[in-house]
Parts: sequence; C-alpha cells; structure tokens
Amino acid sequence: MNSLNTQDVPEFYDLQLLIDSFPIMLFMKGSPDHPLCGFSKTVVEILKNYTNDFGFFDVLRDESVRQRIKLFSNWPTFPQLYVNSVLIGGCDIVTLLHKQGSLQETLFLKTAL
Ligand SMILES: N[C@@H](CCC(=O)N[C@@H](CS)C(=O)NCC(=O)O)C(=O)O
Repeated sequence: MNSLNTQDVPEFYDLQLLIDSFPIMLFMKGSPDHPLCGFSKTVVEILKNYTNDFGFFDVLRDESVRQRIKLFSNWPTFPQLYVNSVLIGGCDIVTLLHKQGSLQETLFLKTAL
C-alpha cells in the first residue's frame, strides 16, 4: 500500500491545470532534450516520430508533483503520457501503441476533438 496520501505533500501546482496545459502532455524525468531515465527517453523518441508539439513536466524538479500525480492518476511510475487530459499510459503502453500502429490515432484523433 502506498504510504503517501494527498494531504502529506503541499500543493504548489494544480495537477489538473498541468495535465490540461498541452493537448499532448508528458510527465517525465528530465527534459525531451536531456531525458534522465531510459523509459522517458524511449517515449520521447517515439513521440518525436509523430510530433514535436508536446508539453512536458520534469518530475525530478518537483517532488510534490512527482508524488501527487501518482495518486491523482493512480499510476505509480513515469513517464505518464496524457492526450487531451486523458492518461494514455507509460513507456510499455506507448511502445505497444507505436508498434501496433495506433499511436497516431491516439495522439491525433483525440486532439482533433
Ligand atoms: N513499466 C513502466 C516503467 C517505468 C518505470 O518503472 N518508472 C520508474 C523508474 S523511472 C518510476 O517512475 N518510478 C517511480 C518514481 O521514480 O517516482 C512504464 O511502462 O512506463
């Protein structure tokens, strides 16, 4: 069981605002130009096959966001990819969608809503 709960950490950032801040939003470790984890690096490399137009938030720069968003989205790891504020998943799911050929649709049909 996760020992953290949302009252334990200060809410400097409104998570929903962060998630909503770009149609394609990646919560990752490091930045797209300098990923600091292999999983984040993989997702950035895959995304760049489709678009460079995505937002990101480096969870290593804000421990509060890092911990709270895991609870908020019920997803315990990073990266976390959101499209139109909906959590798509992490590295495994993005890699699978890419290999299946459905990531384009996931990224662009949803953003065209
Ligand atoms: N299976 C995961 C792998 C990602 C993962 O294991 N991330 C770890 C190490 S970078 C993580 O975020 N741990 C929680 C944390 O560091 O706060 C995926 O598909 O994204």
